[in-house]
Amino acid sequence: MDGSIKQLLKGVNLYLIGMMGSGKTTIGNLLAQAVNYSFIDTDEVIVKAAGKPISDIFITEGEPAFRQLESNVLAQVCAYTKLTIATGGGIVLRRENWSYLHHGLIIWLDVPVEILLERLKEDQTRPLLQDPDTQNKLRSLLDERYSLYSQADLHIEITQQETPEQTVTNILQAIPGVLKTPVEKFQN
Ligand SMILES: Nc1ncnc2c1ncn2[C@@H]1O[C@H](COP(=O)(O)OP(=O)(O)OP(=O)(O)O)[C@@H](O)[C@H]1O
Ligand SMILES: O=C(O)C1=C[C@@H](O)[C@@H](O)[C@H](O)C1
Ligand SMILES: [Mg+2]
Repeated sequence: MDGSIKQLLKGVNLYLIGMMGSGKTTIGNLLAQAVNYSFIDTDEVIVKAAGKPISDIFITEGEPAFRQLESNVLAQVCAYTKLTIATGGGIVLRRENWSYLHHGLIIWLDVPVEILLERLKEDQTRPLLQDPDTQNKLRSLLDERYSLYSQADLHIEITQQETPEQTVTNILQAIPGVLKTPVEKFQN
């Protein structure tokens, strides 16, 4: 890894936000390796703690209960440093979550609905996609959330089919340009 990025980061956590299928888990894993951070996925932490898949949590306990678990996990992880954190697609919905996210650098993976659809067409694990009109559902979720995702520190637009490795390279190149902001947040 480029030592200068490591010095710039100073252990600041990297939070990946974005729609279902935008690649938070996939990219987060690779990005963590690239900057020598540990990787955490809030969805995976919840699944392990609950002992059941997210779709079951939605059915048995409901979405509000899932959102509360998600906030609890985020509150716990933001106490640590040197983490790359893949969040759930809906993490941006609760105002309290932003106070946790802003402890670190927030990176939005902005992927067009057409690519999301292609990636998620066979997926049965995401409860909010169990809708006959997946395209419409994804579009309305993105419309609802667009202004929230836009509050990220770093906007990574994925305009074509690119490999996860290419996206990680783009993120690493863009980080120095925005890093001043979160470090200043710590110093204030
Ligand atoms: N260039 C790419 N970058 C990231 N993921 C990709 C890419 N191409 C294909 N994929 C695939 O897209 C799928 C969705 O990615 P992933 O599970 O990482 O998304 P996510 O943002 O974590 O979704 P969720 O919010 O539902 O957890 C995976 O099967 C992944 O392999
Ligand atoms: O976009 C969403 O609201 C979700 C995305 C997934 O990461 C999971 O957190 C869950 O399926 C909800
Ligand atoms: Mg994920």
